[in-house]
Amino acid sequence: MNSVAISHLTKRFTEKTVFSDINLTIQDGEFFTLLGPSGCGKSTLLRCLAGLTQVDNGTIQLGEQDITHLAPQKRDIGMVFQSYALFPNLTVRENVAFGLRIQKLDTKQIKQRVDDILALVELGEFAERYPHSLSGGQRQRVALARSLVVRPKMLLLDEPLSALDARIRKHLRQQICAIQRELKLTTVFVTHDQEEALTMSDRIALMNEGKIIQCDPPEKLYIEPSSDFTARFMGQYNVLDADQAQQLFKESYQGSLAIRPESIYVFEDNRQYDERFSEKIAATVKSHQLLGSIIRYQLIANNVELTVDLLNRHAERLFDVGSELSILIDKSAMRHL
Ligand SMILES: Nc1ncnc2c1ncn2[C@@H]1O[C@H](COP(=O)(O)OP(=O)(O)OP(=O)(O)O)[C@@H](O)[C@H]1O
Repeated sequence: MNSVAISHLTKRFTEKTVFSDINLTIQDGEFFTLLGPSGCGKSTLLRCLAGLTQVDNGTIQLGEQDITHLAPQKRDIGMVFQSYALFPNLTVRENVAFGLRIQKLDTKQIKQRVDDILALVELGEFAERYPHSLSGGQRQRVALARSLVVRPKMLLLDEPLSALDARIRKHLRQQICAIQRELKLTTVFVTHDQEEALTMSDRIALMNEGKIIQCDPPEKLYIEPSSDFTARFMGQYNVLDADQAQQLFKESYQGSLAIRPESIYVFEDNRQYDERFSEKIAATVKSHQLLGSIIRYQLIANNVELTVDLLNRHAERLFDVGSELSILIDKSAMRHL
């Protein structure tokens, strides 16, 4: 079983402590994501798992083995970085076969394993090409094939999609997930992109300034943020302090309130709505932004600025700046922080 146990992990660079006392357990076969803003320490944590950075304190266990001080090549780990790091003078086949040659497998076995893995990443027909003649997405799939062909116990992915354009990125995202699930491979993925984390992961550890702020499955992290930081990072949550909440709802509140932009509704009629909704509140459109399938509005309601997402169902139904609207807020979807 290739589960990972990280205990009391600490890393310092001369003066700076990147993180201290990190504790995490990653399940066998889990797609686990380290998510957080630039500089929060996620790549350093991944590099510690890979053995590319030495830890100052704590332990890392992979399955039954303590790998804390093991050399990278002895860890049975595959790694894919943002830059493809392929050998330019070797073909796709030779690049992928590289790790197997080091393991001194016989030629027939190497050919079979390389063919199988190239088929898995849908690159069979590119086997004899050189990296310079491939697109970014194809090169990244070669890098993935190269790390998978040695059958690692754990796969580490450090922002492997960030250098690719949006369309390829989405496709490769699905492909990586499908392969990871098929191989049931314990995977740790680093990204600063919330959407990427939400769509790909079994569980996400949200990090900030070297700390794990919340570690949960995507739905829970999104719907039940446990702090201001999670609410702000995981979507366009409206985070109101107690004064703002009181001003908006005209009732007293304690602590902060997080309201998702899609749980605010705009109404133009006089129907009665059930009691999970707030009273109707008058609001004015401050600005709007077209984001494809949704339109994101900034509204002012009782002097409080709110972000509201509406489905872009009817092209003609765009509320102009200055429009007067009524909004209802789904109180059952609000989070008290
Ligand atoms: N080799 C190093 N020497 C000194 N400081 C380092 C080194 N590597 C990383 N750091 C510092 O450690 C902190 C965390 O860096 P890290 O690369 O882990 O962050 P990150 O969350 O992966 O950010 P990004 O998404 O920008 O890569 C940063 O402040 C960085 O400057």
